[in-house]
Amino acid sequence: MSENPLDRPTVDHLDPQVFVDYLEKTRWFGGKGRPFEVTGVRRIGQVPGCVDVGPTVADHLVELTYRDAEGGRETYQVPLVLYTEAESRLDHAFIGWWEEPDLGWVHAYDALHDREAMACWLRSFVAASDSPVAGATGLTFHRLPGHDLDPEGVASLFTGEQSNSSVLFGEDSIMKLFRKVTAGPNPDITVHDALTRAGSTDIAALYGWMTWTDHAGEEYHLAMLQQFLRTATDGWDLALASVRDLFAEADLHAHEVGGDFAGESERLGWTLRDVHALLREHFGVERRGPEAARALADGMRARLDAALEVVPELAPHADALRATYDAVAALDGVDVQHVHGDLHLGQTLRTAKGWKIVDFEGEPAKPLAERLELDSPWRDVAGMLRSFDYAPRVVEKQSVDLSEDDAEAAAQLAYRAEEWAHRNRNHFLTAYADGEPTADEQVLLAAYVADKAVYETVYETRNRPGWVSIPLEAVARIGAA
Ligand SMILES: Nc1ncnc2c1ncn2[C@@H]1O[C@H](COP(=O)(O)OP(=O)(O)O)[C@@H](O)[C@H]1O
Ligand SMILES: O=P(O)(O)O[C@H]1O[C@H](CO)[C@@H](O[C@H]2O[C@H](CO)[C@@H](O)[C@H](O)[C@H]2O)[C@H](O)[C@H]1O
Repeated sequence: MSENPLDRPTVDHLDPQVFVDYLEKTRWFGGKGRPFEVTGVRRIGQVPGCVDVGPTVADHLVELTYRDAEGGRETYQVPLVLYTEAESRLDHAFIGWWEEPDLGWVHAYDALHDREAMACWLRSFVAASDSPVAGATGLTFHRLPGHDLDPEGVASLFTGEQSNSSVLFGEDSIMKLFRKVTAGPNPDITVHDALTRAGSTDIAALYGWMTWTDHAGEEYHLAMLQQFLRTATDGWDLALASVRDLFAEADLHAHEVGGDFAGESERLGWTLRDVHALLREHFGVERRGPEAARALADGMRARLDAALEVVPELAPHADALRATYDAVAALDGVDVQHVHGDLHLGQTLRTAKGWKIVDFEGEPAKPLAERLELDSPWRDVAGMLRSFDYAPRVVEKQSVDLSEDDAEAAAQLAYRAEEWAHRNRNHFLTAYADGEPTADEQVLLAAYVADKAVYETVYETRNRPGWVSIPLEAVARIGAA
């Protein structure tokens, strides 16, 4: 790995502190609530599709150093659009104003919020159709053959909850700009590249990507352009709607309700099975021996120890969780391959042509090296099983808030939530495994489910404390089993 390219601020006329307030405001900044300083800002290039025809759009990497006990540094990508006059339509994305050597005083905004700036990105991808197009200072746009982009697609920023930022171009394509970045391949791009070239219909096809290379020759993958799935509905929203249907029908069981989700869960199982098979075909699969099984269990134990520091309520269940991991340590080996790494219902989209799986970046909080490691496909299955558990519990929570004093009604809702979860977990798992998982697979699956629930207790404590009871109750159920 090269020396960090952002060790010193490199944009002398720009006060690095202008980024601090803005970062705190955004959904995608992962360091919220932690003390940090901006210790480097590098202007990495201008978007070529803008030069001479649009506003100045300059991309920046902003390095943060955390000033808490955990410490560490992270790099975020913040493209700026620079206007010589204030643009009130972009007030919400204002970053600061300063004097630029060539432009004079400028008002700087997060470029993702500006239609004009994003049109330059699209033009850069369109121009890259035959061979990669590089901007003067090193942003390079790449394309995959097979799709003619619509050059007229009007840009609009996707408003969903995200770790990155996505922009739609008309109804044709969607660009995801990665916010937290590291040198090296981004699995979201490399996996989409492999699956698109293999002709997979279980994902949104890759159309292109953008890179930057630092002075030491290290390549950064900074953005990805994909097929826009026009008819898509989020799997998580569909699952919630199905649970609400069940809760609205007091006298019916899950399989009798119009909004029953079991058929969708089954199809999702088949889709994941196909994706894993293609990933094996393309990137291979390795059988690793008993030491790999022990290392896997050690990793789970270490994550539990770290989680106990953040969520002390896990303590009464720690021994039961460790017993689940001990069973993994006793296995004589484990098959590993490329996997999704952070799969849940929010990473699935139901389109008119079936389910699609998105976002192959892995868990955003993990370092790249860890996200690139091969893993067991049962990690992804476990992620989905946890999601089938979450959906009814979220609706249950909302419903119980409405009828706080009615203990009987609350117990009834809890019963029905479990009924929904059980039915959909089973349909998904049976479809994925094409029957029953083997005994060893069940050991792995149980441990990954426990590991994910532990991770979720930390995630919820930090992000949605009101929801932490959902994974905590799951952990308690594991302990009681
Ligand atoms: N190709 C696509 N077409 C339509 N919508 C998409 C597409 N890819 C992602 N989305 C939507 O954007 C949301 C965020 O995408 P995702 O890849 O999960 O971003 P992030 O990495 O920021 O979490 C998804 O939940 C989905 O609703
Ligand atoms: O989508 P991300 O990669 O940002 O994943 C993180 O956030 C998810 C929530 O948005 C979180 O998922 C957890 O909550 C979901 C419901 O909102 C639920 O379906 C998942 O099963 C549960 O894990 C995910 O863990 C986190 O990494």
